[in-house]
Amino acid sequence: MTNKLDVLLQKPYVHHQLSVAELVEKVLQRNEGRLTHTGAVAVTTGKYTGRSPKDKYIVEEPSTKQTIDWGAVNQPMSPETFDKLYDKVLDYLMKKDELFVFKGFAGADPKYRLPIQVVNEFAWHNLFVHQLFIRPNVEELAVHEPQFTVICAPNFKADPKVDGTRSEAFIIISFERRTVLIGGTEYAGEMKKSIFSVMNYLLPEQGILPMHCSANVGQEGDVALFFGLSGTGKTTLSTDPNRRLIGDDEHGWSNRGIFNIEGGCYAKCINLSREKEPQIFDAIGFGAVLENVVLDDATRVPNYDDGTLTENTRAAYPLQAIKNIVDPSVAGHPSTIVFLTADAFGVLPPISKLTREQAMYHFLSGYTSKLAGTERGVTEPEATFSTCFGAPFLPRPAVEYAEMLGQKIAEHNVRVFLVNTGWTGGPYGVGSRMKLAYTRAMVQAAVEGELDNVETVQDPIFGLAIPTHVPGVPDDVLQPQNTWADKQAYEQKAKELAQKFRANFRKFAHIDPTIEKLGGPLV
Ligand SMILES: Nc1ncnc2c1ncn2[C@@H]1O[C@H](COP(=O)(O)OP(=O)(O)OP(=O)(O)O)[C@@H](O)[C@H]1O
Ligand SMILES: O=C([O-])CC(=O)C(=O)O
Ligand SMILES: [Mn+2]
Repeated sequence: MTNKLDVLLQKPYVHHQLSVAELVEKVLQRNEGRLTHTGAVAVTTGKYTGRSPKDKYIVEEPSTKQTIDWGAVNQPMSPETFDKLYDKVLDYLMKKDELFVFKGFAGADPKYRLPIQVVNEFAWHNLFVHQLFIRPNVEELAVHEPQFTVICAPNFKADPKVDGTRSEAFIIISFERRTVLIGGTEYAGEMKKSIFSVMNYLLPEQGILPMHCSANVGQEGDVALFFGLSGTGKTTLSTDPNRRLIGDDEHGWSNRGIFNIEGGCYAKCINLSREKEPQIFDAIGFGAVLENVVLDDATRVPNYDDGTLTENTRAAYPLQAIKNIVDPSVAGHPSTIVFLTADAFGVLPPISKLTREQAMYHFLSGYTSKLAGTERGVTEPEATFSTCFGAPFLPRPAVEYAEMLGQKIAEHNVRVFLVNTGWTGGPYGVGSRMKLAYTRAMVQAAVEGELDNVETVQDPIFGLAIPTHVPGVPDDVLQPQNTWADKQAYEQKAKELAQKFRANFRKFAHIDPTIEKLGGPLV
């Protein structure tokens, strides 16, 4: 198998390690995309404008049989099925007249980084991985030996009848063959998130906790982590003019501190404005990749308000496109952890302080709403429990990650907050999304320790400690029941959500019961 890949990679039509400028030229020559007025590359991805979790598989091999949490997220595929499809994809790529290979790393801490290579059919995909993964310097490249290979052939469509897939699209990880095989979908997020899944499997073996979170650091060296499922604000809130950005989506936490897994950011850009998110807006310059953003034909100015192709429009840019970053993206142990949830019920407080048990409870629960677009088929907010705020990317049982987090929170005495970036004043359709300016003010107060010793009131349903006052936020906004016109409707919705929490938590019946008793809803 390796042989066939070696043969492929030695073909004269394979471009190795092209620069950003060369890749931009290739994208334009090959008519894969268009230049925007700032020199970003704008592409469309056809039918697949978000991840396709139902088409994701892990190969069931002797070493993974007992360690993977098999089920709807981690669907098994037999090694025979994988090998056949792998052969077909390689034969397909042998017939192309151009391919693009990027070598780099996942993991900014040199001690724990994974050397990877990505083989792309599309130049723009290769530009994407160049911007998103960690780029090697000349010396690192000279001795680079890939330990994992991603092969991405979007124009290869699987035939479910013969290939053992569910559809034409597939994202398959084989840990023994050290390969990720992607086909049928053009959405670039699959490449970054499949390597994240790989890291979520490999890092715990080295005692490192992988996390679906963003991270930044303040002037005093104080590190904050922001966990949250797609669209809850990891990228938006970690990009802060007063704090240096470490990373926007994926990190590891070792006994040396935290490190970014990636070398770039992948920001949602629906309704992006310079006024509300200036650093992200300005990061979309030469060589950035815009997915499914509509451009003005003549001026080539992106219209970020246009969601006609998808709500999940995306911008990919290297960390270095943000002015205040930590480079390389490693930092010490966090002092603050924020769990971001986009509550479409509009009943969770906009900010609350969590006890140890509440932190464990909410981490395992991972309550949020799936926002439109990031996953196929989701068109309006949908309540979901995504354990560890990252269920789609976790190959191992959730409890393994949660226990590691619990130990680290205790060891480093981390303060933990739950922040609702979703609805207020009523549920989705009635209320409105929390004002970004308020969320920013609350997050600022939290990470700066200003909420450590403030007066709080207990949320009547969820038992969470809600600060009565946060600088820059009207007091009324802080108490959810005060934002609803109909108090009875509020109570009914809140109880409905509490009931969902309890039903969801049944699957954790085997863990320490005090977590639910002391950390769960009161009623
Ligand atoms: N109160 C709020 N807090 C945070 N984000 C908000 C708020 N109100 C609206 N938004 C919008 O929600 C979106 C948050 O998206 P963001 O890219 O930060 O999510 P993410 O957690 O990084 O998701 P992903 O994991 O998919 O990258 C942005 O478009 C942001 O402008
Ligand atoms: O993976 C994606 O498509 C975007 C993302 O960051 C997430 O969903 O968490
Ligand atoms: Mn993000």
